[in-house]
Amino acid sequence: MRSCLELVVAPALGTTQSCTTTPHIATIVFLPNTINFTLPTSSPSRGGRPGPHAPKRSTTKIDTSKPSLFTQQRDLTPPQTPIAEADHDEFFAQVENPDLRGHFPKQEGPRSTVAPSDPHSPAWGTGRIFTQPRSRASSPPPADILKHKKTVEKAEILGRAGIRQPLAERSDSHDRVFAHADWTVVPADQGNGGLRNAVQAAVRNDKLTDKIWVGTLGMPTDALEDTQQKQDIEDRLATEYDCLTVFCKDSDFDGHYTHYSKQILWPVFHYQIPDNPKSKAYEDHSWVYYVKVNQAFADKIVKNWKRGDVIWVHDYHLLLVPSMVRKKLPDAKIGFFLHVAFPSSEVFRCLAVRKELLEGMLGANLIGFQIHEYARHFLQTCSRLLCVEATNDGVQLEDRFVDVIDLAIGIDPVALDMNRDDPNVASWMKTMQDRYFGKKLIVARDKLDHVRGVRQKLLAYELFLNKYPEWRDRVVMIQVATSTTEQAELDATVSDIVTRVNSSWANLAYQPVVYLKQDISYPQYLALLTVADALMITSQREGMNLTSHEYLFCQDGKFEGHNKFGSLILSEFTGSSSVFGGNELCVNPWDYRQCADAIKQALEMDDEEKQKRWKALYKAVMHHTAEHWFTAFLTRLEKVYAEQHRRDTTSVPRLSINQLGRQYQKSERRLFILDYEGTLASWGSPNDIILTSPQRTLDVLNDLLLDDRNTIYVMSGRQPEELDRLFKRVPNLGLIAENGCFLKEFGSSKWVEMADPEKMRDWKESVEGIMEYYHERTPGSWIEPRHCSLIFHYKSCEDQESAARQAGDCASHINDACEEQRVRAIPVEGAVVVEPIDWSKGTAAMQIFEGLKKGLAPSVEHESPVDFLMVAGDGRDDEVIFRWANELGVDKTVKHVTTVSLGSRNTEAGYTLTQGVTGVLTVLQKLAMLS
Ligand SMILES: O=P(O)(O)OC[C@H]1O[C@H](O[C@H]2O[C@H](CO)[C@@H](O)[C@H](O)[C@H]2O)[C@H](O)[C@@H](O)[C@@H]1O
Repeated sequence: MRSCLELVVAPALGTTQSCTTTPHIATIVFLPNTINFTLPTSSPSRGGRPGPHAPKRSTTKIDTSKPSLFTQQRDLTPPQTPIAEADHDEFFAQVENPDLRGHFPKQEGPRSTVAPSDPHSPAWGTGRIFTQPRSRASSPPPADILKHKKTVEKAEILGRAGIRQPLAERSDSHDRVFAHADWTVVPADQGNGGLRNAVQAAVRNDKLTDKIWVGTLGMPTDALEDTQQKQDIEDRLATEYDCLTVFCKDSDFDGHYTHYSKQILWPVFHYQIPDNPKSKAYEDHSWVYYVKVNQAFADKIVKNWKRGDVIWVHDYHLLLVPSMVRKKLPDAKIGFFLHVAFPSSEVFRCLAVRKELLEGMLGANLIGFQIHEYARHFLQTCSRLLCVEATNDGVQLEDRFVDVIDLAIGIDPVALDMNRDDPNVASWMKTMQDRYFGKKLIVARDKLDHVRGVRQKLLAYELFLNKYPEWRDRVVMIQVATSTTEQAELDATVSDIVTRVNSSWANLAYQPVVYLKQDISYPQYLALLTVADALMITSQREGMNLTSHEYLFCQDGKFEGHNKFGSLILSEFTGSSSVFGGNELCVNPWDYRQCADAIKQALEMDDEEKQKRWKALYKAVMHHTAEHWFTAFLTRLEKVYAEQHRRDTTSVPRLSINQLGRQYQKSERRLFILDYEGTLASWGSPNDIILTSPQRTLDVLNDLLLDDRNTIYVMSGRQPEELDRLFKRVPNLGLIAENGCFLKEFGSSKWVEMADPEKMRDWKESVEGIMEYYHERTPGSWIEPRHCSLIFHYKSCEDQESAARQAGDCASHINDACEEQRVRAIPVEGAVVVEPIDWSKGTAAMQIFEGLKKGLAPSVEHESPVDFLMVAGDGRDDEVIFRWANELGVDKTVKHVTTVSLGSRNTEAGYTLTQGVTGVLTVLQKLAMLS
């Protein structure tokens, strides 16, 4: 496969330390490699055209310190943005190594990984580092329709109207130059560094031997269309770099990435909602490209997939890929990991295509999020917007279960440590130490967009200097801010604040803020993290923030005489903050006072406390490593895939009546636990107050009970009095009512209420209030109170769509508000059932089993109270009891265990019965005849 989004195929991981040979396909928007072209010094339109294998002529290597030769050819492309800009300090100029070795995407070498985990990609198509073709993309409407007039005007004044648009037409001569230029494969400057480091760590430790990436080249490729060049690049990447390239038209990719991903999804996933009414047109239009590019990825995967491959799709650019692949490959093993945050359902629901996005993700077998909060938001959003049942472990769809986990990514300490040995790191440390001698350093490297909170950080720093004058002249903030082309207004605001702070407090020998509006080299980055006294991250939202992990690692005191145990000031809205458990100085970036005080605390903290905090933080960093994340996700994927497959009804065998009969005859103490509606009797209308039980059911139960070796329980969601009425003609029958909240033991006439009635009253009061609110807004709905549950029915509403939406909101509202009261709202067909978490058919079954044990004579106390157990059911609420019974069979507590499902959904039951209620009654009848 070739790239437009990345996919990696790698060998499957076993649960042990060793790896297996199952190939893994990792799919991500940008491949870890891209192409750097070397252009001839003379224009081919004027001179001869070089063939791809022509002997090398006079060529010019790219020098990042000045516009490339190519960019000097004005008819081909406008000049690049100069590397050094107004506010930049020449001290940090990144030109010390013109062949790019000093820059982040360094060539792979013996030192393995060479990039920070959060690389901060430059805007797509800007070709900032490499010589690459220009894009002619212009299809999506300009992004400035998303912005307010004032913003656009300001951006225009600054010469950068909204999103970067192509500044000049790409010409045919432009295309020809690239089609014939020499090229090399280089490590890409775009993409997810954390993921790449994780893969490298797994490869290094023999946890991954057979992988392939699927992704794009991260550069416009229209210029290569129909050329041998394109084919050669594709072949080289596949054979030498484990990369399958997805090629898309430039306008498709621009629409997908620059527009839909970056302008719609990125802000919304980080709690920022584009609010201009015109955004709807923009969103609709760019969505088409999002779908198209996702489809191109899915097609690439499907075309290259082989049975046994593991497909792992990454991040918010590719949300639709899992379901697109699933459609073509129903049995594929698919994992999906979201690297960015997942917002609350209140924010996510603002997306016009919210259902499509969720359904896209749900094509996976396992969906991973960085932290518990994002996973919970996702589960709640599915339950609310798709009206499906979401448990703590995942989402129950009609025909499949999708597992959901939280698993924080981390850094690769081993590679990071090796990279610190680069002599450039020590040399930069020395330079900085001399330069800032006697000053405390607060450092940061962030992407300059609204999400990362650089503006808030500088305002807090300004407040700190105002509030604590004793620190003026003694502290310097070094802020590296990368990739600013899309953020003209923010860029201007931040520059204004920097100028204001510097003009207020600078003197001939002191500058309070060093603001670098450009990236720095990797050795400089490592040196910066090592010499710092504090790192300050004030993201308004962020999936993780691996810079803070790298900082903590660099503060280990490896370099004699340099800082160690530096403080970390970290926004509470980063995923990393949940991993660090409060040992950092946790701040709300909106609270400038708190941030200013945190700076003071960081600078004045005594050594003992600094060390104590750092130790705890370091421990977390070393536990949540990139490799741990990688292997844990894939191990889990293997496990849930096997489990889900077992539950798939098509692979669950049909019940064999002959085998069951043999086991029945051989046993002496038999326990039957049988679901009522849908198993022993057809489903009646849930609105029926008066229920009748078919005579055949009663006869079969009575026949079985003639054998006193048989104990029978019938379980139901119905209330105790209803069940009493239904089964009054079956003496001695045991009953489980309200899905496990009430139990009437076999042979007894008394009901036992499992839940505490007082607690019950409390939660019912809260839930009723919420349900009432939705009931008033949903004509035709009604609330059914049961002893231990409340049901919001909407099946008979005229406007089903709106009723389902209200029901989803109602379920999500209850789940949000009543989590602590140990109840949950479960959307089922046409209703939302709210019931206690602590009582289920499973807990009732355990109680029954314990009761039977107690009844054993002392001589056989050590034996199992039953040697034959049959459980039959048809619904989701029966799965828990299937699981319980199966475990008794596996650990041999019960000799013969038979679990039977009548449903067509996936199940944990050991057998299926497709003839419905009639089938069950026939089986039971035959057993009765064997007695
Ligand atoms: O800018 P994009 O091409 O759209 O990519 C988004 C960001 O992806 C990576 O960050 C995300 O993943 C990190 C590792 O899991 C996580 O720490 C971070 O919070 C996520 O946002 C990449 O590291 C960033 O540079 C990209 O901007």
